Amino acid sequence: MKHSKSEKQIAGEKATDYIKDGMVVGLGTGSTVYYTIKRLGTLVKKGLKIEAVSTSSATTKLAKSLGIPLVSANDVSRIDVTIDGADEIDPRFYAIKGGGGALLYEKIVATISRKVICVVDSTKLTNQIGRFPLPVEVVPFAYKHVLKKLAKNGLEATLRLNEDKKPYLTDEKNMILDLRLGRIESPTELADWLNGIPGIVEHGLFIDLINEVMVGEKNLCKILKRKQDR
Ligand SMILES: O=C(CO)[C@H](O)[C@H](O)COP(=O)(O)O
Repeated sequence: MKHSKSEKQIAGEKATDYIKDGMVVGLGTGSTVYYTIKRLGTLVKKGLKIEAVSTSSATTKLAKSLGIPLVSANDVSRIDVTIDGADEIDPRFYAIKGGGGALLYEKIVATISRKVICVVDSTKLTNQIGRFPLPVEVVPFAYKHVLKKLAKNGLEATLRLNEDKKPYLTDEKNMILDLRLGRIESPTELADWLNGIPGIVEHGLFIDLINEVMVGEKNLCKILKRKQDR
């Protein structure tokens, strides 16, 4: 029996249409971009010549297993296009990322990319971000003080734990606090405020970083574009 593809698979695979010979490609993290990476592996086997920059140990493992050539971010002067998922995204392409814990590398890679394509299923689209808890990466040295500072400002946060109920550690060995906000009135203001708190390494608010969104909707892929690429 033939199974129909999921929305994630439809969007994830479609994004590989952008990848051409000679490109440096940023590879995001998660279950949607998984399909992008799988398809890229097939294309590389068929002769596509690319180099990829990975955003997490999980993506590195997958890309390596498929024979996709990897380079480190420091060894490239630019990334032509990055494909990554999102936890929520609004009509301005403001997004929450980091559900998979890779927000720091994802934001660095997005920032040095000429174009960022976000691949999502239709459940990720929202008019106002904030329903998904906002991941904030903190240095272990200061996490209790960051929690206190957030609480003092009325922001409820929880320390992310792994399956063993120990603090979840990112690839940089930092911790993650998940902020329950409900809705974010001003994502830019919140981003600036979080950036100013010592101990916070990065947060999952992606503002003015995403150029295009590919949305799997039923069995089709809808493409939403922002006016200008960087
Ligand atoms: O930001 C991320 C990982 O840090 C992911 O892109 C985000 O969590 C979406 O993942 P998925 O495609 O599995 O729904």
